[in-house]
Amino acid sequence: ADTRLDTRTLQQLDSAHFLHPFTDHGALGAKGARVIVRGDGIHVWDSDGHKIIDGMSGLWCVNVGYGRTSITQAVARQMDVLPFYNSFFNTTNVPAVKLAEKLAGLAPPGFEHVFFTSSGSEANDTALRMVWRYWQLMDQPERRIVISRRNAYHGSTVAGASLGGMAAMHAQGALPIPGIDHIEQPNFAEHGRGLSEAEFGLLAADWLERKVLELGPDKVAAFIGEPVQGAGGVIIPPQTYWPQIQRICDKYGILLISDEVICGFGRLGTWFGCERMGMRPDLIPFAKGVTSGYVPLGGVLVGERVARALVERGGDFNHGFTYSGHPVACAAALENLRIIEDEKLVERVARETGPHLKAAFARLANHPLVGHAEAIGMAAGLNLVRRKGATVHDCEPFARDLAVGMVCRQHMFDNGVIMRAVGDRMIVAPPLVMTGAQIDEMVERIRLCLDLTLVDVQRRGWL
Ligand SMILES: Cc1ncc(COP(=O)(O)O)c(CNc2cccc(C(=O)O)c2)c1O
Repeated sequence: ADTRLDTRTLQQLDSAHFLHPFTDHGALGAKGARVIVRGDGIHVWDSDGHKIIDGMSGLWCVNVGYGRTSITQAVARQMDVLPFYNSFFNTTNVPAVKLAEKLAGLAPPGFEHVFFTSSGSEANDTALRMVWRYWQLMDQPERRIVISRRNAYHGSTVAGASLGGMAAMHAQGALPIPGIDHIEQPNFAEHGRGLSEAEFGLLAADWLERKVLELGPDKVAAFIGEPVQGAGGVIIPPQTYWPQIQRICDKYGILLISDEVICGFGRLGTWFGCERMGMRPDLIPFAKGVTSGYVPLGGVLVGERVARALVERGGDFNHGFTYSGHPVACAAALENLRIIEDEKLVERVARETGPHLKAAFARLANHPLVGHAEAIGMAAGLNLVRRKGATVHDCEPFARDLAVGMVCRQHMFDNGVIMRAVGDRMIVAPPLVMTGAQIDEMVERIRLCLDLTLVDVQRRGWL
């Protein structure tokens, strides 16, 4: 008998049993979840047969696209031989060793060690534990505070949510935990009025020095940031920002954590985003693109400053997870990284498809609803505005409660393209394998949906 469940049945069972992340479960139950059943290349299909351009690479992660059977085979082979073993008690496994070596080779100079986790949140929790341990080993245990940015996203564990700067997450519980502090985000459109981008980048970075002096330099352990903020809305800082942050970290001896869960593995046209943005981090949390999401895997690349302390004087580092160095996840990562290397996807994003996306998004900026549009590598964002202005600072936004972004997102889904709405900021982070022609097709669908959204807001009298 055909065990395939029809969409309605799936939605009813989903609503009865499956609590989704970041979701109003009751509201979803009323309308039913969209059931995604298949992926191939840059497309996914839903249970009603609609073919959809996955402009978000799943969730910023399916860098090599769907349908890579060589990853399936690598995973199946490993499962048949050793589906699991742990890396506690002085044991290891072959895929974990090979992947650790591979990552050390791909990482920026000075990164020879990897700590494995199963997610980006666990990677950031691990980075925090390492930072605290490092300062203990350096006989400065009072250095405990980690500074981050408002509207940053660093995960959803207690530490990840605290390191993040999402107020809506902090509001649901006693977050952030003590010892985590935040400065404003380097969002030129939001805070740069009257300044050049370069001037604003320096100003935004100096917010860190002001915070350090406020807290006391001998209390500050680390600064954490995404080279480019992803879930915050593809917030690309001015080029002057990160070099100035680096100078401030160097000046006060503060460890720098570059959260590359999104920006790693080619997203910005470099293996790691820090290489493009002018950062020299001490720790690099990663996840997502390391396996293209095929199997959960995360970790932290540990730079020599921290590794030396942990390895030479640390004794037992009392931290880790059952699945740290999971053989099947590591096998998936090894094949995924081989694909990225063999198909030269990082170089392609840098030289060809990244510039193509940037030019295509620049053309979208002439749409009446688009206030400004930015792109870097294979990530891009545009702001839906009520009135366009001469500069990004002169645009008039829609009232937030109109949720125009969600109206637009619905048109996207109904017209076969997935775009993420962060408020009224619409973003894409497509698979790195997307070709120029496919980018053009995606952008044309986006333009159609912008037209449909314009009709909607006109009809509702919101303009
Ligand atoms: C920069 C960064 N750091 C850490 C995490 C946490 O990773 P895990 O989810 O694997 O624990 C992320 C994850 N990024 C993420 C996760 C969920 C939703 C969205 C969104 O854009 O709506 C983005 C991320 O983007």
